[in-house]
Amino acid sequence: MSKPTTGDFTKTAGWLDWYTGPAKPRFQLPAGAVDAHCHVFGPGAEFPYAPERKYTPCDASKAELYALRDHLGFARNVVVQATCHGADNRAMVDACLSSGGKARGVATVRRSITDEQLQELHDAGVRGVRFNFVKRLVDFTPKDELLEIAGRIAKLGWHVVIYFEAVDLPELWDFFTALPTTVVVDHMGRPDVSKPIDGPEFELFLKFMREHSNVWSKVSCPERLSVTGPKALNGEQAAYRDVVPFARRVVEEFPDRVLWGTDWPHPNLKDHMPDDGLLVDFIPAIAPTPELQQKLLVDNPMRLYWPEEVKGA
Ligand SMILES: O=C(O)c1cc(C(=O)O)oc(=O)c1
Repeated sequence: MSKPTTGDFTKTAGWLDWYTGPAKPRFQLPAGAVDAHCHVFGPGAEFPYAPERKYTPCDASKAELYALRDHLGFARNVVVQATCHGADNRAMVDACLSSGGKARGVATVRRSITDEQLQELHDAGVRGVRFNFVKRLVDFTPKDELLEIAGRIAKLGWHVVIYFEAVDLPELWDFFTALPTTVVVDHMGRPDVSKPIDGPEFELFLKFMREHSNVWSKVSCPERLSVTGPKALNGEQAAYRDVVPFARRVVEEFPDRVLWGTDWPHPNLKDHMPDDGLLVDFIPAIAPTPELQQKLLVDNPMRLYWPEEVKGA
């Protein structure tokens, strides 16, 4: 049955609803694991979608997100502001505030935000802002506005999350390398995994991380990047094989600067909606040892989002 979009909204045509009844993962997550990239959508009747949005999703509430967290075996979440909510962070903030300290957030803000409002976001658990350069998702924001925001949030100890397509990295390089904070790249900068792993495009991304020790990467979203599959459906235990070498390379070369997240409820998927339990089973293919899994799923996200709980951080 199709999932609802409440309020005065109509779901975008072709939109796939998130997967109901995910498998229990076979991979046992380490204690304290963090789902470091996920979203809430609305519900639209309570938290309206933004007028400037490029898509209208089905609702995906905080209660549904936290039920998934418990089902999969995660301890905590990082709730990233989704573009369908623009710079209205209320749904994400509400999710953080209702989590009993088990969720932190990444916001979208405009230059007009006041210092008091930034402090309120901080008090709610926000620890980063997201700058989005994926043209199908957002309108252009001038770089001077983004640099000004980055300078302000740096004082709060926050970081910047960047989302872009691999082909745009050369053009964005100077801007990214001028950012004064930790910089977290969403989904490995969206490599084209049908190109060679040692080709110029992915090499540039690795160089970006090698030459800039403040740059981290989420090794998430194989379901978006995969060309050949197989899809994480119907019990598939070897999903998205074409993405594995790319993600594994990043995890093995930069074990202290990688994060992983489900990306639930998976905005904008038109081909298939993955079973989130099987997505968790993808993790050992890219982080094959218990040491790498502990860093990817616990130590790194804790250092970035809950530093006050990490001894010596
Ligand atoms: O905020 C979003 O709308 C969004 C979209 C996508 C995507 O369409 O690739 O991925 C994300 O991680 C988040």
